[in-house]
Amino acid sequence: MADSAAGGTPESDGRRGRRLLRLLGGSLRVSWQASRPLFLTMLALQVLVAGALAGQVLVVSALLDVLLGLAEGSGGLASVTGPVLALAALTGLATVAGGLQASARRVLGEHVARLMAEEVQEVATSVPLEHFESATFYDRLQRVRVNALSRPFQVTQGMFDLLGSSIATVGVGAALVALHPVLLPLLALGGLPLLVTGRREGRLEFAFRVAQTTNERERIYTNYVQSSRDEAKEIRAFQSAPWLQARYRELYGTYLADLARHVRRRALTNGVGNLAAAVVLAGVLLVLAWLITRGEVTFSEAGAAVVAVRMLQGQIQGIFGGVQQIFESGLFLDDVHAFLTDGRAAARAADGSEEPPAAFPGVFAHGVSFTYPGSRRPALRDVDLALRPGEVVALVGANGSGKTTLAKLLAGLYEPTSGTVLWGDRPLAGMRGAAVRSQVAVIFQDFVHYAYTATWNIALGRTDVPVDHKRVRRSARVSGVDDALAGLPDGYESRLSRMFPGGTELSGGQWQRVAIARAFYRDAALVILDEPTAAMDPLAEHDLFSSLRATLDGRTALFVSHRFSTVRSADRIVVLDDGAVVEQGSHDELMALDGAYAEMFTVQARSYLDGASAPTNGRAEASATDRTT
Ligand SMILES: Nc1ncnc2c1ncn2[C@@H]1O[C@H](COP(=O)(O)OP(=O)(O)OP(=O)(O)O)[C@@H](O)[C@H]1O
Repeated sequence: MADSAAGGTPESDGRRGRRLLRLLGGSLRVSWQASRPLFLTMLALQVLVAGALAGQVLVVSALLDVLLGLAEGSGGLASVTGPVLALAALTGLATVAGGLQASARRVLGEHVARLMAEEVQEVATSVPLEHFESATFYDRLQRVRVNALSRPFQVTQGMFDLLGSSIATVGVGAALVALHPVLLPLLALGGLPLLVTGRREGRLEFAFRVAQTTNERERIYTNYVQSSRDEAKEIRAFQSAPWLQARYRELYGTYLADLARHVRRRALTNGVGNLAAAVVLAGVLLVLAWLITRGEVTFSEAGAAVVAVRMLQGQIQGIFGGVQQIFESGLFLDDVHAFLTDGRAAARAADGSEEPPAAFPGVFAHGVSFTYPGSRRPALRDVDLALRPGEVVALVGANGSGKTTLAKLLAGLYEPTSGTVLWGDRPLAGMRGAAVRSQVAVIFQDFVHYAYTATWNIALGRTDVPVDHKRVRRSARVSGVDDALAGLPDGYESRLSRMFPGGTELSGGQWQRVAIARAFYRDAALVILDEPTAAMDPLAEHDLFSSLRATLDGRTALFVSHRFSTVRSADRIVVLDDGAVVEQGSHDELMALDGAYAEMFTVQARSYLDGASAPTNGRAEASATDRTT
């Protein structure tokens, strides 16, 4: 993704202006889409408040006139009633409308936040997986996650403030011009310094946030690690809390030092702007006094002018405040906009348009190499592999030899750096990703433990059709977890996380069976299981694999395992070493070859045999030995 939005590439004023206009339009559109009635209510109330403020000046002027008349002995108390009631009504109107507007703002703000959160989620869940290999992407995602929720509405709010203040300014300004024409232009001058300093403040804020994103993410992570359930036991066991706390303090310390510098610079800029505005205000009041001494305005007019000047000062600051808010939020919105458009473009570019055949045609790797982004060493080198319909293939090899990476490529989750993955006889890259993926069920070693109910932990395997409870149970039965789930306090409706009230927790092996059930529930033609049984006890693993073929019911399967008792039952075993296929064939063929596979198999089998006489865990080991030899 382009980094320009994060870095602030030099740009001409014209382009910046056009971009700002586009962003303003975009933010208004989002607020409008989020809730039309609330948008219109806010707009109407804003106009009402502004009108009431402008009306107040005129009424004050009339009231002062009447009061002066009273002081000079003309008119009775009744003449004051009208303007006083009008002033009270206008003040009440402005206050009530202002209060209602604040409530409407709050609710509309949440509607906008929801809409934007959904857009960010849509992009974050559809960008090619490579993005998650890049720290720049995480930085951007973090900024966008925070800013997408609030900034679009802040821009709308800024525009509303601007509109309201402009209406009030025109109204009050007209009253002021009527009092004396020179007062308004003088007062407007006071806003100029605020405009300049406001822009600078916006830029300072954006640059500060961009510079702090990585620190912020590590702080969030360090905080999360210390307060989340999975890490809690290890932190206690390893007594790593002091180090984590020191790391957090160090990160926060750096942030606070930077923040202090930033706040000083911002306050200085802001102070200069406001000082200049105050000087202009003082100048206007002096001019007013001078006009009174010259007899150009009457005392009651001067009184109304003082009120108008005070109100106008507030409104003009409102205008420039609105402009500043728009400008500052505009920079963040630009970042959000670029994230969304770049993300969508990347998702589109990575997706093909061809429909895959309805029946799974087999998947074939030809000369496939793959290097993770930012990595110098290839994870796969010139791999050829065929996975024909109905075959059960096992991938074996040492840690880091490339098994998971190959599984990801065959599932269409990554594209090869060079070489081709064919779906049948056509390149996988040209096909519609969603259509291909609907033919694949894949469970990785680090599968997700969803903090939802047992039913949903399985039914998330296929969400494009309504949940089928019978199939959920059937899948759980096949993976051997049905009894455990049915026996939970709320059966299949028990939430599998203690994070939420009434939640419960499963063992590692039970979780793994739930994940396998999710893969079976998907009912896909190609099933990829990456170390599916590592946490299962040997008997459970034996049961699963002895019935795997019946369960697969003619489906194609690729599984990764370090347990050779499991591997030997595959039609074909593919041995990877340092990213390359070094051997492949059936168990008997590979044993006869007496190469890498035979060595790994024999070492594992011997270690089981050597340990068989040990008194601990005898049953499991003896059982494993039975099956590996
Ligand atoms: N996201 C990643 N970014 C960079 N390098 C990676 C990434 N994931 C894996 N690697 C590297 O790619 C190589 C192959 O990793 P892979 O996970 O495919 O191995 P594996 O055979 O599945 O290992 P294991 O048996 O430990 O699960 C390793 O050298 C690993 O360090």
